[in-house]
Formats: sequence, structure tokens, C-alpha cells
Amino acid sequence: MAEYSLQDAWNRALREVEIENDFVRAVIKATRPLANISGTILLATPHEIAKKAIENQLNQELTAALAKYLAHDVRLAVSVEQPPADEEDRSPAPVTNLHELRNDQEKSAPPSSSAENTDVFTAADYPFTAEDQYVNKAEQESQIPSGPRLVVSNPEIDPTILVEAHLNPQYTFDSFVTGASNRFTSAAARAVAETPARAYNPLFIYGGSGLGKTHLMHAIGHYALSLYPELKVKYVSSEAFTNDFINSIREDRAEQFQRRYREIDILLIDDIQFIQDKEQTMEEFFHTFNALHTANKQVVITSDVPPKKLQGFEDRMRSRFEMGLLTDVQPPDLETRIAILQKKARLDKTEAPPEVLEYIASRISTNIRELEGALIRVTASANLSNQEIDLHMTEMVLKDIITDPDDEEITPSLIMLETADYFGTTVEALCSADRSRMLVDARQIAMYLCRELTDLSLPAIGKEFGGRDHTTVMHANKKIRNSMTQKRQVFNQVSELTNRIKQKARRRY
Ligand SMILES: Nc1ncnc2c1ncn2[C@@H]1O[C@H](COP(=O)(O)OP(=O)(O)OP(=O)(O)O)[C@@H](O)[C@H]1O
Repeated sequence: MAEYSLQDAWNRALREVEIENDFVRAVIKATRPLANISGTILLATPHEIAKKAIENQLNQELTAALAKYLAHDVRLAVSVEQPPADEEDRSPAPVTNLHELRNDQEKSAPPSSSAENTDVFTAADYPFTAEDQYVNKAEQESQIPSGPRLVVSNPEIDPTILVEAHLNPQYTFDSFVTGASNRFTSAAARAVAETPARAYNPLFIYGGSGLGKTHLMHAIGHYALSLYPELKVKYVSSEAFTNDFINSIREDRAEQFQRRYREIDILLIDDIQFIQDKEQTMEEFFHTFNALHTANKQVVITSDVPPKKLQGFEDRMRSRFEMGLLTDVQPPDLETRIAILQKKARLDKTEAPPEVLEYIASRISTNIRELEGALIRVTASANLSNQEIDLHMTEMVLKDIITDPDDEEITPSLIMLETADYFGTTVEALCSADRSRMLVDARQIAMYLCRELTDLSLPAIGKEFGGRDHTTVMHANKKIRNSMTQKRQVFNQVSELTNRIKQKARRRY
């Protein structure tokens, strides 16, 4: 049999399957083959129903027909296209469109500090695994998704693999909203997950705080694992990498450390700027990077600035970072902010009228973490008062939160000082090992506020609180977020403290 193009093969395969239900037939007809990657056919479909049908009832027939027309064995990987932030968001961008997308992004997003960067393309592949240095048992259990919201097919990724990879189950491409500010980067991230180490290696993502860099990294991990379950993926913050390295030296396990990191296929290393000036860690990362790159393994790096502006790094390292693709994320425009809030509300099953989402989105513009924080507070308040969310109550709840970020400087020490004062204790006690009820509550609220109101990463917040592990901060964040919706007292404490902190920050400024 003659070999057909992917599109032809797909069209012919579709003609061979019988689909009784009209709706299912229509959505399957609207499904598009995106790429054939070593026999894995990536399909983008507009509806979950089509995905299910293709993966279950039609899988055998379709793979057999496709194998016949393509003259090799195939397997299918189906993604549901995102609900559009705008019309162009409807499908995962094929790898070949990246240059166009970059041009689009440059046209529609404000110019970035990195305009001088050019992208250089290389090829490669990656592996890895690692013992868990930083996810404790309780946190692992709490991270296991009850029903993982994975982007692409193969939803049966073993949850323990996600835990080993340190992937946050919520940070997938499914839950990521694409707009002009991140379209190119999001497409590059998908391309890297679809063809690890062959598309862009390393992929270097930079941009301001709370703009989705970490989310995209995790999404790469999820998507890659859904396509290639055999790969070893690992997400690691650069603080965790540093701690891991220091511990390995202290405990005479350097060789084990190197082996673990060099077995990785896709290394996702977040906030690389934190290893600047840590000479030994930088040196070790340099070797890890080289070893992985040489072995054709994928590396994805994020930073708050482009490589050229990374202070304290040697030139040889900065030039390594520039070997692959440099790409940035910008603050989202209003439409994208609204779309992000809509998606968050949908995922959290929150009923919020459009004018409320528009109100929040129009007033918080620079940091998506703050945007989420505002929605959480409004939801919590509505829950506690058993009230529907409306514009009036939103304005009331957010009146102290929505301020001009240029007019204030909120630091962790200010948050800790105010929290200690509010609870009638001291900053030393907040940082101590004391686990009395009141101190645990105060500490967790202060950690939550640090996460919401400052740019500090989880490990950096942990450090402020007497050198605690970042998983403790993660736990506190989750705990307070939930408690706020259930306990009036916690909601009031968080609201009152935010008010005091913002006022003090303005006065200090
Ligand atoms: N485009 C987006 N769609 C949906 N959610 C988003 C998007 N961008 C960011 N978020 C959400 O905003 C929050 C902050 O994002 P994230 O932690 O990825 O930012 P970051 O750029 O890594 O920040 P930092 O540099 O401070 O670590 C997360 O909860 C993330 O899910």
C-alpha cells in the first residue's frame, strides 16, 4: 500500500470507522492530526467526548487503519483543544508555527527588556530520575491528584510518577490560558514536550513574577509524560537543587547526586537566578547541564531575567543558556486576565458573574498570583456568608487589596512583624520550632500572605521562617486557602492583616 501524508491517512482512516451518534461524528470529524512523532500520532480534538471515543471505542480501528496507510505501527495521543481566550487559541500550536507566533507576540505584546535576544535553535534528547529530597510523605499524598486534569491522552499516568517528577497536578496545559503575552512561549513549551530535546534545547523561559513560568514548566512535564510515559521527568526549583547538592556533599553522596540528575530525560529547573553567586552549585549545575545536553536530554530553565542579565553567572554558562530557545512571558492583557479568571472559576466550580471577573481583572494587572488571590477571597467571603458572588460584595472584599503596587513595598519582614503583632507574639517565635496551636496558625497565615503579596518563591519564604522546607510553605498556602472558605475567623484574620500590611507599606513608602 502506498504511504500517505498524515492528513490523508487520517481522512482515509476516518472513512473506515462507523460512528452512529451524530454529535460524536461531528466532533471526531473536527479532530485534526498535528504531528507524527516516531509513530505517536498527536491529535487535537475540540471535545472531550471525541477524545474518549478515539481512545476507547475507536482506538483499535483507527490505529489499524492509520498503520495501514502510514505503513508503520502507530499509537494515538489526543489532546482536547483549550476553550479559546480568543479564536486563535483553539489548538495547540504546531511546532512549525513558532516563528510566526513569535512575530505575533512581538507585535501584540509590549516590548520586553529582552528584545535584544535572538533565538538559536539546536537539537537534543534527555533522561532522569531522582530520590525525593524535598517532597515529604504527607505532601506527596496531598499532591496525588484525585482525578488528574491532564492535558493529553494517556490519562492513566501513574500518580506516583507525577509525585516523583515533583509535578503539581493542577499545572497543566489544560489549565493554562494562552493569550498574546504568552502565546509563543506556550507553543514552544508544547513543542518541547512533544519532541523532547529535538525542538529547542535548552528552552529558557524568563519573565516577571507570577506570570506562569512555573505553571508552563509543570505543564511540559505532564504533557511529555502523557506522551512518553517511560521518560524520567523532574521538576526542581534551583533552591531545591542547591540544597540537594549541599546535602550530598555533606553526606558524602556526591556520586549518587550526579547519577540521579544525569539519569533524567527532561530536567525542569525553576528560578535559576537563585543559584547566582553560589559558586559550587553553579559549577555542579554547569556539569549537570553539559552531561544532559551531550546525552541528548531536554533541559528547561526559567529565570526572572534573560541569560545576558543573569548576575554572577560565568559567560560560559550564560552562553549555554542561549544555545537553545530564549522566550519570555509578559503580563497578560485584560482579555487574557479575564479568561484566566474564568478558567480558575470553572476549575474551582465557582459561580462568578462576568462583571465580577471583569472588575477583578481590570484592577489587578501585573501578577496572576494576585489575580487568583483576589478571586479566592471573594469566593471565600461568598461561601462564608452563604451569599451569591456579586459586584457589590466583590468591591467590599477587595477594597483594601486592590492598591497601586507602585505605591507600596511589601516585604516578608513587614508581613511577619504585622502578623506577630496581630497574634500577640514575636517574629522570633514565628521563626522558631514551637508548634503550639496559636503559633502554627499565625505562621501559616504569614506564609500565605508572603506567597500572595510578595514575589518570593516557596523556598525563599521557607528560608525567612527559620529555614523551613518549601513543602511546609506549600502546605501552609493550601491550608489557609481552604480554611478561608470554611472558617469565618481565618477569613477575617487574613483580611484584617492584609489591610494592616497594605496600610503600613503605603505609609513606609
Ligand atoms: N496563562 C495562565 N493561565 C492560567 N493560570 C496562570 C497563567 N499564568 C499564570 N497562572 C497562574 O498564576 C499563578 C502564578 O504562576 P507561576 O507560579 O507559574 O508564576 P511564575 O512566573 O513562575 O512566578 P515566580 O517567578 O514568582 O515563581 C499560578 O497559580 C498559575 O497557575
